[in-house]
Amino acid sequence: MRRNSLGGRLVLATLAFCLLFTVVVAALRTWSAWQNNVAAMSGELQLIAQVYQRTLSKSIWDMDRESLQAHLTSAANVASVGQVVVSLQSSNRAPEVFQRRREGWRPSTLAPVLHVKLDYEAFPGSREAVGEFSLYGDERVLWQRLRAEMVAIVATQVAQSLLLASLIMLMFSRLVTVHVRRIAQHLSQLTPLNLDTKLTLERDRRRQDELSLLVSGVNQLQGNLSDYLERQQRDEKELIAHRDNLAALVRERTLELEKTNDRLESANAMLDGLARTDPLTGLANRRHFDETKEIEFRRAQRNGQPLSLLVCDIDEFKRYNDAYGHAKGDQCLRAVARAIESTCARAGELVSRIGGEEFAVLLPGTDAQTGTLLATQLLQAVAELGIAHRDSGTAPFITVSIGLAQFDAERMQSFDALFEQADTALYLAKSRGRNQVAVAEPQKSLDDKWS
Ligand SMILES: Nc1nc2c(ncn2[C@@H]2O[C@H](COP(=O)(O)OP(=O)(O)OP(=O)(O)O)[C@@H](O)[C@H]2O)c(=O)[nH]1
Repeated sequence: MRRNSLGGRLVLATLAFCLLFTVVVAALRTWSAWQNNVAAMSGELQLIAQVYQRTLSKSIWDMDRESLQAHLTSAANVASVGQVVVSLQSSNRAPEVFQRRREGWRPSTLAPVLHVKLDYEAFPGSREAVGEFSLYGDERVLWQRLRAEMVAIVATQVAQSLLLASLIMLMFSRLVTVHVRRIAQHLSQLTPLNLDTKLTLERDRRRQDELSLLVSGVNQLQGNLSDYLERQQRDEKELIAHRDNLAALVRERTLELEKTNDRLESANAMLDGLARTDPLTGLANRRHFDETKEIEFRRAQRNGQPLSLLVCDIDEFKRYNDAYGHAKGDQCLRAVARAIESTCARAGELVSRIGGEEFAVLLPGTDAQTGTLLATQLLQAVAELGIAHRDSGTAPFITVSIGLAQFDAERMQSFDALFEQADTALYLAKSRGRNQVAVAEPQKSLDDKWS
């Protein structure tokens, strides 16, 4: 028997109850047996008294002491008798007492005592009291009889209890335990894949009790779980389909967004380029020049590298416009721009149109000497364009004047100072007759600083 089995606990509880019941019943039956024994002993004493009453009375009447003694001894030998006493009736002296007692007998309050008057009828109609006959029951006999009965009582009660416990155990095991184990085994083997396997018990299907309720409850639960899982799987499939659709939609939208972004970026780049380009010549415009000049100026300040600036202006351009018209003037501007661009084409060099017929060339990493060389080549390149200018007082073709200044870290704290020097040099080139380069020398005073 397993200690933790329900059947075992039930049997233990039954046994405990039966033990208690046995004790109570045995006590009641013992008390009852005692009462019966006492009554039986009283009956026996009465029977003995009836048997000896007449013979004793006669022995007393006849004064036959031997016979009296013999009868007393005989009565005292009866099993249930502990002591017999005969007291002789006497009117003028104390009554004479004869007694016989069984060995080891002691007076008892539990054993019955019987007192019987002895009288003798010597002749019909003359009944005379001759004494009293007392019979004392033997308590030991009562206990002896009770012991024998108690063994039987306890034995039958214990046997009854054991039988009852065994029966309960057997019934419980056959009716409950075996099915509970089957239910436990069924539940432990359940998985989402075998939820359709119904629970059945090996017993009469018509039986309707708590176990059948439990079985239908388990099967109902399995059915609900199965439905729930089916629903969940269906939902998951739908979810996956939605997710795939969503992913495709997101990819599609992302692609569209990327394309739109690309278009926007190119449009921005184009706009940016347009915003920083002079529409007439395609050169960098004033805005682009202003952005770049600060960057290059700070870089020259930081690195201590040379930075030169050329400011070019077409000579007598007003007269050109007047002579050839504005459209021709535009063409001339474009041609001069190409010439400057092709002369100053090194990486980092920035050619920009900063005014009507005025151009600026930023020459990072170029000192005044190399700048002068470049400016001279530029003069040459414009002259070689050979754009006729019949009204020019400088030459019969288009020429430019160039002012050059080099960045001086000690004296120039802003680009404006460099520009001012280049512009002043340009003014000098113009005043010296145009079509030439003037280089600013910032160390010298304003009067003698131009070469
Ligand atoms: N065709 C054309 N002409 C322009 C443009 N921008 C400015 N101009 C002209 O350029 C001329 C500049 O004249 P001035 O500033 O007097 O200078 P200049 O006549 O070149 O005289 P110097 O500079 O002293 O040699 C003006 O007549 C402007 O109208 C342009 O985009 N296209």
